[in-house]
Amino acid sequence: MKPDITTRLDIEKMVDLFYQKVIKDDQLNSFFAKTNWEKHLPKMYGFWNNAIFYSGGYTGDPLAKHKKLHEKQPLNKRLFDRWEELFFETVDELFEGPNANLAKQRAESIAMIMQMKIL
Ligand code: HEM
Repeated sequence: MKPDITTRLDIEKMVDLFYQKVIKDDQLNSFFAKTNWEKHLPKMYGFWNNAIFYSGGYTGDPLAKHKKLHEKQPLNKRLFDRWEELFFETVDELFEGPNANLAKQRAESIAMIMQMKIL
């Protein structure tokens, strides 16, 4: 039995492993070629901490950011599917339980909204 996501440290573990997968992925890695990881990772810890524990601490606008990204380097359904596949794989590799399920649900619904509004 794997543990559930219960602390911010668990979130950090999840985000770190997810981006390790993303940067090795042929379809997704080019989007992150210029990413400043020292800034991006803490931002994502805040985002997921807020999405799962309603902690506050993230005040960005992911929809606007991905809209801009899409104008520079087009996104499509296949890329979103791959993103989701790697995210689910990451969560399942590390955790199981209600918060692990919530993380996957939140990812799925945000990805769906992004695709509806951006593509
Ligand atoms: C095809 C799918 C996706 C791609 C290629 C993608 C790519 C990116 C890139 C390139 C950035 C900017 C990184 C930087 O600062 O250099 C970013 C930021 C971010 N992404 Fe995504 N993303 C995808 C889907 C998603 C989804 C589904 C979510 C949420 C569930 C998400 C959440 C975020 C957040 C919260 C940020 C930070 C935005 C900010 O600056 O406040 N992304 N993404």
